[in-house]
Amino acid sequence: MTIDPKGIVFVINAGSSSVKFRIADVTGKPLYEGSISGIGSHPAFKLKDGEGNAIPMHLAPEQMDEQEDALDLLLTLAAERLPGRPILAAGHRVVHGGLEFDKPVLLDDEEIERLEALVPLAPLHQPHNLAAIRTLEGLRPDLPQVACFDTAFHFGQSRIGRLFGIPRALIDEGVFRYGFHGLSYQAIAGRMGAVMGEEAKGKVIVAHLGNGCSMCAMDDRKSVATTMGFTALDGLVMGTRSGTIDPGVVLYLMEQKGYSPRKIADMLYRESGLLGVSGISNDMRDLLESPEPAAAEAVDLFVHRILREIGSLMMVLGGLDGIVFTAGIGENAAPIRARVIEGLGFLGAVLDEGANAAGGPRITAPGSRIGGFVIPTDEEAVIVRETLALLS
Ligand SMILES: Nc1ncnc2c1ncn2[C@@H]1O[C@H](COP(=O)(O)OP(=O)(O)O)[C@@H](O)[C@H]1O
Ligand SMILES: CC(=O)OP(=O)(O)O
Ligand SMILES: [Mg+2]
Repeated sequence: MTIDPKGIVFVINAGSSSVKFRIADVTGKPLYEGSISGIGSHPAFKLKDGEGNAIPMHLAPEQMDEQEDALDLLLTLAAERLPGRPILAAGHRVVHGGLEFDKPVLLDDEEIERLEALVPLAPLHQPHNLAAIRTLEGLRPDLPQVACFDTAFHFGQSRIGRLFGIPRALIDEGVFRYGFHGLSYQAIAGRMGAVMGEEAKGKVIVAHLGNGCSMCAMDDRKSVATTMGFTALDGLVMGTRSGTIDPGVVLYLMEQKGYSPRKIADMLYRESGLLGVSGISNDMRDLLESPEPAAAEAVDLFVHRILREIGSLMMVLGGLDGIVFTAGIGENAAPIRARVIEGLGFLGAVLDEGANAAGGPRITAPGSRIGGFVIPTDEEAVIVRETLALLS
């Protein structure tokens, strides 16, 4: 298909606590972008134009309750501010692509149904991702919609790296490690060269620390291993998710305490992590400011789990040349980055305190044996690119 040069593309990225959205032109340039963040804690709305100027637009609190609310906003913006410019397609982040989807796909009803079957594997994300797709399908049945998957980036990993030690019949059904945050890792892989130079081609761990947190071990920018698994519950301690726990805990809760599957899911996905351990908040900002010992303990555990997982990923890589921090905490929380780099001190990592406080991009001192970097992620740019590629 030839692409109308006046056309625009919608992007919707529904995360667990936020929705980020963008309207881009056919070159990928953002015309408008924004976010509703802190859904479930302190909802905040931001909107800016392509030059980065903030646009005042009033949103009532009830319009910031759900990840789908962004859709109304995009349609209003396009109608009011971009009249006469055809909407060519909508690109969505879809967290779980299951066994089938190893690359972006133009959606039809049958595919949407297949993705709905994966809702139980990503309960904090997939329902929001699909609700936006269904709502838009209802409003604009002819609009092409593209799904870009968080799981796709990890498809090239070795089979051994993806297996759990469980009966083969389950493995054959698809019970193995998928890994997530792939659109973010793809965005970072695309930017590493410009920020890191030759080091980008080495053995690098990218730490995506947002409300959901994971790390990806990359060798020459390809995913070799990652901390999330079959679901986005595995790995690091997150805002409200537990990360890795002994599966025996789940059995104990079921058998000894009579927890239902629903109650266990709520506990692991929504009541654990920073929120569960601190009893105060899922938001790292609140915990870093809090004088409560339980807040400090939650932060200590967060850092401890990152360092333990770096140890494990480093062994899979066979070394470590660099570490990249990204997403809400990774890009903004200098004290967390400092503690991680200091934890790697015995390997010769040396923090540059000033550079870290200033947000990088390089946060380690000259001569540091491991390079530390901050690279802002841009999942939306990846979605625009993939969506336009599928259209043409
Ligand atoms: N200035 C900051 N200092 C510390 N943490 C921050 C800061 N800004 C954002 N965060 C953290 O980032 C999280 C959101 O990350 P983000 O990547 O936007 O989330 P999501 O996983 O929903 O996409 C917040 O919950 C908060 O913990
Ligand atoms: C997969 C995942 O956890 O995403 P997010 O960090 O956006 O919640
Ligand atoms: Mg996110």
